Amino acid sequence: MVGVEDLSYHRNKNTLSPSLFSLEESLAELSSLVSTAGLTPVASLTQRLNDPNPRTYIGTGKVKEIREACEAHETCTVVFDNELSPRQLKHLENEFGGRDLSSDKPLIKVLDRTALILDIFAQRALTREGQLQVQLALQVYRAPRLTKLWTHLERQSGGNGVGLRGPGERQLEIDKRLMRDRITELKKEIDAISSHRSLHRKKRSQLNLPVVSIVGYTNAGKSTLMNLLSASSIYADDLLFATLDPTTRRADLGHIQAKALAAAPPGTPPAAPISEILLTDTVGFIQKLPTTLVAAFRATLEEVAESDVLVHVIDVSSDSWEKREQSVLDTLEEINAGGKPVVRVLNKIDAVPYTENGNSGRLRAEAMMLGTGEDTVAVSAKTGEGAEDFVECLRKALQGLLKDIEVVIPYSKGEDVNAINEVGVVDKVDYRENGTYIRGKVPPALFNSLAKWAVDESSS
Ligand SMILES: Nc1nc2c(ncn2[C@@H]2O[C@H](COP(=O)(O)OP(=O)(O)OP(=O)(O)O)[C@@H](O)[C@H]2O)c(=O)[nH]1
Repeated sequence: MVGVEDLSYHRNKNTLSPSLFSLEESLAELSSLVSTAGLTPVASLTQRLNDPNPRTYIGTGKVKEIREACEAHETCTVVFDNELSPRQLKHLENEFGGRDLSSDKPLIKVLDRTALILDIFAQRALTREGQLQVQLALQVYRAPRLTKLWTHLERQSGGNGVGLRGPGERQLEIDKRLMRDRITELKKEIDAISSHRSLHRKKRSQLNLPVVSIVGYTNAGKSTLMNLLSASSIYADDLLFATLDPTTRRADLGHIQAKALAAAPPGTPPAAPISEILLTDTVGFIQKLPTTLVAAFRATLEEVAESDVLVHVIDVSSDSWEKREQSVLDTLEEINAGGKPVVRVLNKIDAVPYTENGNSGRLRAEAMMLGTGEDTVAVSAKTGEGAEDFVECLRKALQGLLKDIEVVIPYSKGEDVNAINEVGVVDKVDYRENGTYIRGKVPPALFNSLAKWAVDESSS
């Protein structure tokens, strides 16, 4: 594995923005990505550069060092934590191991971070939508590479003047067209699934239940929290991107409140009941994912953008938790979900190391919460510790969404009265000649459908 800190970031507007993460943090994460992809990391090398070499990205001394490390470890793959141009990839492969004469395949394969993540995505996508999104991301990643590679070959094959166009140029045109067609086709298929999904969401909205999406950095514990809350079993593993496809469950968090009440000292008043919710688990975010690739997951991320409340799961047992949190917030902004109410969940408090003065993870997590708002809770999704605090915090966030209503509902529309009783809060009821008068609060979706029964008696 090779990590390079490109100190020319601030001068070069075409590269990605400088990482929030240190070189070492980013390399540690690359190591997890490498393992997740099914490879075994054997060595890691770093370099801080002022001017990346346009040919090999790294300096010639480092190229030699890596070649020697490959020989020593008998390794066949070198993974860069940075994005490399197609030209750099090719030169590096030639420098490290050369090519097999019969197949022209490199003897040592060079991958960059994006290609590695896409490979993991390809292994993990289970649903048709997930697979299509990965294929689109792959095509988007390959498109500029194809053009650059062919342009290079074209130059080699003798210029591009009239009458001098070689087979390479024609092939490039054909390949570019095929790729464009494939991208259009994939986008169409994704759009079709996406409109199916939005129909599904419309149907779901008739349930009048608040929609809560669990977001967070990859491996933060989103699926584990989802399992705890919905008492269901979703694939959760110590792998990055274990979840690629959004899963939505109807969840009644009353079971957690009931458990807390049973364990509380006798006489403890029961907590205000939380309504049922629709809970969605989503793909994990990760730093340095190019915007074009994030865009390929638009259909999945629409779920996030259209939810009422976000639950942001943060793995506080990681030293880089604050940077990861920031990286997720940046991605949320990018997908237009930045303004949503958020419940911050400081997760894995059971795994937070003891501090020098012997404080437990819980105490340290509490220290982390100092100065944070009411929207933050410390939990262990694995052991269930703090689950009831989380439910209370979420209940408050959902309460904040409720809208005041004052309606008179005709007696023939009893279902609307039932809906208010199920998901809203009733402050006053009166049975009148023309229907049921109710003053109270309801979730936004129900508010809209009750608008036709609205009355205003507040001033009278
Ligand atoms: N110690 C500890 N481990 C946890 C906790 N929550 C989750 N884990 C572990 O962390 C790993 C990742 O958990 P997941 O729930 O798959 O994480 P995720 O955020 O859904 O992961 P992605 O699908 O990669 O985005 C698993 O090995 C879990 O068992 C926790 O509270 N404490």
